[in-house]
Amino acid sequence: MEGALTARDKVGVQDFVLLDAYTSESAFVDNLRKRFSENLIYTYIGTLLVSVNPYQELGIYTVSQMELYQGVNFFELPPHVYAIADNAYRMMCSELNNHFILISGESGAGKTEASKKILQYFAVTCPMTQSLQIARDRLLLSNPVLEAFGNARTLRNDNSSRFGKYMDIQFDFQGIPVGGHIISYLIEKSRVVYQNQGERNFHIFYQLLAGGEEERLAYLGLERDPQLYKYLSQGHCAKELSINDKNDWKTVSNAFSVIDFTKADLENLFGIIASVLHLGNIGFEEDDRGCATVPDTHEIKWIAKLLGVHPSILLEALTHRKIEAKTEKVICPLTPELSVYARDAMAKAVYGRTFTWLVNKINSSLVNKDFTRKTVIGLLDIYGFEVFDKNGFEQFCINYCNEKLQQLLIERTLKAEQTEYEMEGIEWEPIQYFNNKIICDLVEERHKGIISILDEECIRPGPATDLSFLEKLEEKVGRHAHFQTRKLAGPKGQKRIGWMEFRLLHYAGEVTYCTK
Ligand SMILES: Nc1ncnc2c1ncn2[C@@H]1O[C@H](COP(=O)(O)OP(=O)(O)OP(=O)(O)O)[C@@H](O)[C@H]1O
Repeated sequence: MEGALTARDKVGVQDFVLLDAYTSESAFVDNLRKRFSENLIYTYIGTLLVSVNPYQELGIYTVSQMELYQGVNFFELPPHVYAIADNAYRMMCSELNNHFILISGESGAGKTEASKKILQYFAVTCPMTQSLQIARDRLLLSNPVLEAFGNARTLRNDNSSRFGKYMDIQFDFQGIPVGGHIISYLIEKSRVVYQNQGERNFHIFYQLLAGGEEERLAYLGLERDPQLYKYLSQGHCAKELSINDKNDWKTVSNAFSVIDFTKADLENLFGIIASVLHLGNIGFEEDDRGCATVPDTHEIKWIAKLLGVHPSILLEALTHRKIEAKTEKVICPLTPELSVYARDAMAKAVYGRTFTWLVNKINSSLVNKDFTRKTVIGLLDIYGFEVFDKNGFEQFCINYCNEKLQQLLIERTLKAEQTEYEMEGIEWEPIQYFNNKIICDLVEERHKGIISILDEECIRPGPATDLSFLEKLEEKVGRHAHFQTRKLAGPKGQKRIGWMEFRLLHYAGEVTYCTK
């Protein structure tokens, strides 16, 4: 095996299992750095692959590279994401059972790219019949569509996934890919109505404006300039040089035609997308009773047309709320402030449901109608750990999800491996590692964790506020080693935490969350 490797591939160790100082973090990072400086971005830890984002084309994803890895024993060739894909595929075929590839890492680490490389590997190397090429193309082309609606520019990544994705690729008994299924998790709806400085809304809005045909835009009542839309311009980077919205629109339009979307589907879909942009531009004023009014109903008319609702019903929904008590219904006017809230809530709900519809629609085009037994390779590509200047509920959920994935890794590798050694009576030096279960418990424990406390605050009678939630946290989890607030931090730590914030010491670093 050694003889087959070129000198370049032998830089450092290509499997961390061979590292002498295996408990030293600096030795680990040194090895990664040494290899990275030679453009070797992959290193194994046994059958786990560590990947460092090169942010440049390295020419390592060619068809000849794919062929090189095809059917070759895992450790015979230098570490590569193709070896992971090939190994899962061969094991699935020989054992006739399901396999899963879990991709995890911080935002921008390269998870989505890795999952696309794996899909491409299967598309090129798996046996294929002509009739099944359609299933393969649909599987591949569902990606640009999902990315257009579910990805956005953040400060960490120009193409950051703002939803989690689990994809099953189904294979028949001959190992031919015959279908697929996608599950999406928690699309970041808040982005539809608000973006931090330097960030954008979901790509599709900008793509539609930049690339959409003149007649389509006219039908939707839209102008080309994204700066004209409040929901697109808050991050002050609607036009971003590194992103070519016009080209991406072409890719997405082409993908739509392959994955079975009819003209009517697309007309409805973009009608809804346009209605969200119009919603964002509705302004409210206060009448002399303090109630919200809409002085300019231009946008209302467009939304009503695009969503197929009556303008007066839409207007009432945005400026009033309905209270239903047993048999009675009372309609109360809203203040302008609450109307803004209602408008944004509607935009988020409309977008969130459209995304769910889109995933379902893609799934129906990927479904394999033949009911013979299939095995699957599952791919989990989920939003990575994130920390921004301002972190809200979304970051809290995303980082909690990453804590859970870290738990899975600990359970499946460190713990399972050492239990096996113990069972088989193998002598080894136990490895100390930080078990982040304590942080998962802090978030999720029933009746005691942060989610339960938030839940209770939301449903209890009486005035619950962001502050009362924070105070409850201080009271109930204030003594936890991984929890801090300004009050609890004492004079030294006070400056770094705001009065409405709490901080969690995650396995991957500290994050300060705003309770607002
Ligand atoms: N293997 C690679 N080779 C070259 N460039 C890469 C590679 N992996 C990632 N990149 C670059 O890094 C960018 C970010 O990667 P990617 O979108 O996969 O990150 P991510 O981990 O999925 O992030 P998020 O959690 O924000 O979705 C890509 O758009 C691409 O430019």
